[in-house]
Amino acid sequence: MDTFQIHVITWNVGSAQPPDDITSLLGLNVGDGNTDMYIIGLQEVNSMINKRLKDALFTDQWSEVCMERLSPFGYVLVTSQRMQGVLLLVFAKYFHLPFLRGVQTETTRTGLGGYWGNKGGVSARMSVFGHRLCFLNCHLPAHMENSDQRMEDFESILQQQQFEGQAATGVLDHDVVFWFGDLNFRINDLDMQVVKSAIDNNKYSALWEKDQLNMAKDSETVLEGFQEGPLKFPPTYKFDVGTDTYDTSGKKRKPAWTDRILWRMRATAPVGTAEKRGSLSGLTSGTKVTQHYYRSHMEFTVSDHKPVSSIFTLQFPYRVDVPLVTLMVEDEWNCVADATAKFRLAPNYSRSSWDWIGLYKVGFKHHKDYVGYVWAKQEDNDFQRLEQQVQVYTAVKSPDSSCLHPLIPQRCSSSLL
Ligand SMILES: O=P(O)(O)O[C@@H]1[C@H](O)[C@H](O)[C@@H](OP(=O)(O)O)[C@H](OP(=O)(O)O)[C@H]1O
Repeated sequence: MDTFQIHVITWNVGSAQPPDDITSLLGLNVGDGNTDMYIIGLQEVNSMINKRLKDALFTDQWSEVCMERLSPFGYVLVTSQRMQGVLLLVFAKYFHLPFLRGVQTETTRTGLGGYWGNKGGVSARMSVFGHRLCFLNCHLPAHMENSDQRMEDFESILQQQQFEGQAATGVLDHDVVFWFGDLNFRINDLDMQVVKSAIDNNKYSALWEKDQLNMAKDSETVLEGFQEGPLKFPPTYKFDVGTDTYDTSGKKRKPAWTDRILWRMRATAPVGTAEKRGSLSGLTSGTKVTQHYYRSHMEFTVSDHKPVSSIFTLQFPYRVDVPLVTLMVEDEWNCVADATAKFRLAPNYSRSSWDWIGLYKVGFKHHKDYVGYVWAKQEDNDFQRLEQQVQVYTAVKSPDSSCLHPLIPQRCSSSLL
């Protein structure tokens, strides 16, 4: 079995600007460097109209700060999706890029009866070494009395999010789904003093059975198969901004575990229906999921919510690890004429006129961060050839070849091959 480590973070950032240092949130200070992928789901990213215009032109501050911190460690933004304040960022180690395929994103608005994106869900799906993963970041409706509405909205997000292709059309068709966000579930019945005293005495188990999401698991079929680690951290909502003190405002919100990370594995195939390797119709890929941490981060005080993170290991029973395109770059490039690369295509690779090859600096942040590119055009007489040579240097003006990254072949703007 081969392992793949995923670090999931959810945080309702309450329209705040990012703090100066998010190192501890990303675990970069204590990490073993084994994280393969970061999945960062934010809610209430500032979406005031003037901010949105600026963000559309550049990138938002949260994406920027995550890229700044992660790119020196070799992580590249694979995809991102934003719906008003709901933002999903997917980072992976750059050397995994050739094996992340079929990247697609979806958004679903559920605010104002489905017309407004202040609430809803954004997701990203892809196959990772041949295994289908989906990441769904939701911001569900607020307030104690809206538990049923939260479940309805979750179901409607699942129904509406449909991806293209045969591999996995709905969120729950994926081998592993990670569902996280400000799910906004509250603690029923118990009054404020009881909840606060349980928190002060580290007696969280007394609160678990009154947690609305835990309660819903018994009755809601849509939650079947979803798993969650024990809530051994204090409720992450609602704090006075700038403090670790639960809400002292006039609203007097009862503390709650609004911010959650769950996962679901697709039902395993019945005995005797062993899946063919790489088959699209197989019932499961046999991937195993182990959760290592499920924790909050009390040190962050910019929002009225605390961030929550979890680290998972996925054990893949096999890896589809043959690249569709192999690039061969010989020697150093000392002049423009040297700047060529050969590429070889897998026999099953079907070419597109949108294929291009980019040149990146070491430490690049995302696929648009190239310093030059060429179209990987297919000439008529190339039809039978599996190996071709391209001049890749044409768009680069003042190269510093010591910091140029191996090339990454691209298709359109969304798949890295
Ligand atoms: O996305 P929107 O529409 O801004 O939704 C608001 C958001 O969920 C806030 O977290 C919530 O404040 P609390 O966390 O304090 O409950 C507020 O409730 P409010 O209307 O009671 O202020 C909601 O209206």
